[in-house]
Amino acid sequence: MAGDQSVSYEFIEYPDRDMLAIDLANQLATDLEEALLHEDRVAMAVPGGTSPGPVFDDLCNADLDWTRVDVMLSDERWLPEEHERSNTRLLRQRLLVERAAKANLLPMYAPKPTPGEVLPELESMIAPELPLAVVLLGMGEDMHTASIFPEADRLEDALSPKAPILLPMRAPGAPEPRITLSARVLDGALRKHVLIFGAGKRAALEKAKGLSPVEAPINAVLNGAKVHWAE
Ligand SMILES: O=C(O)[C@H](O)[C@@H](O)[C@H](O)[C@H](O)COP(=O)(O)O
Repeated sequence: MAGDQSVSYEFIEYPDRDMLAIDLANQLATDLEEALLHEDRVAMAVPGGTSPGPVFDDLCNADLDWTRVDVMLSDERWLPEEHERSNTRLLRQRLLVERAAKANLLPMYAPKPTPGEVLPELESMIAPELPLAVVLLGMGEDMHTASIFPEADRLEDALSPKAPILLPMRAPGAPEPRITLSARVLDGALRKHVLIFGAGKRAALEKAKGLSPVEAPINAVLNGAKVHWAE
């Protein structure tokens, strides 16, 4: 285990990205199977961005009862689904296919100019799913996770123990408006995984040790997590 007194996590290093993707997909499938033994329906949140595609390519073939799985994003870029930066688009193309096509997608986007007006509706679909059975998160070299960025406009709200389920978010590091699950929802997941690739992100994770969640938002969700890393 690594981390300072308040944040303790397991760091798993893989020989390469392919091995990581296969092994992490297996672990997520096992997590879901285990959760399905105890619940009628289980919810999993996953990130967008560039890292998780290969994990989705393996996970989508997992032999489990996907009809009882609700899938949602950890965060979304407020862009139409057709946009190449849409995380929903990534999910539909890489995760919600093959066997996983039977899973239910809980939307994190609606075609409105800003997230504010549809937030209550999106939240009302997520609320009955909490706590999340499984969460997979990404991280940026600036130590953001989901769309909880250092210097984001709603950073303190997103990190608050009383945070709402979802927050609209704008940040210098994010080219478009975002919507994100709050840290308390992500951190409250029963099984937590973080996926990071490359020396820069490994160094960023090291740098996060001892920093506050305001400086390093990843620290708000790391406790008890498994961090999966490959060069
Ligand atoms: O929509 C997003 O951008 C995310 O969900 C975000 O939190 C992502 O996980 C990290 O920025 C890492 O992104 P990469 O995997 O592209 O490096």
